[in-house]
Amino acid sequence: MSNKEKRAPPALIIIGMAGSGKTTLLQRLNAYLHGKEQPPYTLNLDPAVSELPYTPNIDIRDTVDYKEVMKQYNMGPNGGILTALNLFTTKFDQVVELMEKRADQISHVLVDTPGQIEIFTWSASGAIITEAIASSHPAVVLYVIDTPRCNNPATFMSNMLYACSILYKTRLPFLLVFNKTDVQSHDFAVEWMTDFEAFQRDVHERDDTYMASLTGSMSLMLEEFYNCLNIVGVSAVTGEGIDALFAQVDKCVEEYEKEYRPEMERLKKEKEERLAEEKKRNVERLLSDLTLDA
Ligand SMILES: Nc1nc2c(ncn2[C@@H]2O[C@H](COP(=O)(O)OP(=O)(O)OP(=O)(O)O)[C@@H](O)[C@H]2O)c(=O)[nH]1
Repeated sequence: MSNKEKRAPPALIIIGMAGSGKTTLLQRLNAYLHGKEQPPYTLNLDPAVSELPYTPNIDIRDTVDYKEVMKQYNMGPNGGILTALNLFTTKFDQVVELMEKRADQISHVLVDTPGQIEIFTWSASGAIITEAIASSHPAVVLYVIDTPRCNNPATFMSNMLYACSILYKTRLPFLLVFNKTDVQSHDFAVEWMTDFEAFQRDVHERDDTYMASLTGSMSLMLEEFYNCLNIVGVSAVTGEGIDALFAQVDKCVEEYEKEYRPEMERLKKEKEERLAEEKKRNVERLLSDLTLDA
């Protein structure tokens, strides 16, 4: 087996608002890879999902019962989901070990996440999960968008702001997946992201309030963010665009190897050096205390 073949398989972390189609997309990717005889390893991190169209290799529901968490901590459903994920995260190193054990038998790792995307913008568990996966696998965030629900400029903008904060928080290669293109093509979104004036025109055509001018100015700020993105349109239901999605994933993996991995290794080395330096200082202090005592 060559070195390249021995490398850990790419991990696709599927994030998106509730109802954007994450689970349906994961099932589509799973079926596509099985069809090519390249089975993936699947993880379900959504404790509240009632039925899954696939059988995950690791399922958070086998470890934590979010309804029990709600009862014990006296929480509503949102708090219950976040706390269940926090509890599961404390064992995430074991999850990564299991993924690593199967690395040579699988083509990809597919990770389904809850629709509470604030997990990935501010919660500690989101950062721990993405960092743990990215330190052992070339990781890519697939940010899923419900295309038909985004054809309003204000909704589009708020979705992009979420995506932007997840990109800056995780720093991982990022693929915007415009889903449900069987209902509406994502061409309008590509135009809005590449032609600032077209976006301004559409904002003011539909709405002329304070919200419209706020949305307009925010889109200027997002220009740099749009430049860091890879984009693809798919339909998780019909399977349209899945080949293009995997082509984009390959590009993102290259990005990971070129940018993320060296940066991760640099930070790791810096941390090790800092710890070694601290250890050396402590030993010196101890020796000088011993000399004084003597
Ligand atoms: N037309 C169409 N419907 C889709 C597509 N993908 C998902 N859906 C539908 O969108 C709804 C939500 O899909 P899910 O896959 O459950 O979405 P999710 O993001 O996992 O939802 P949460 O678990 O609540 O976060 C379901 O009714 C799906 O059938 C698509 O490509 N086209």
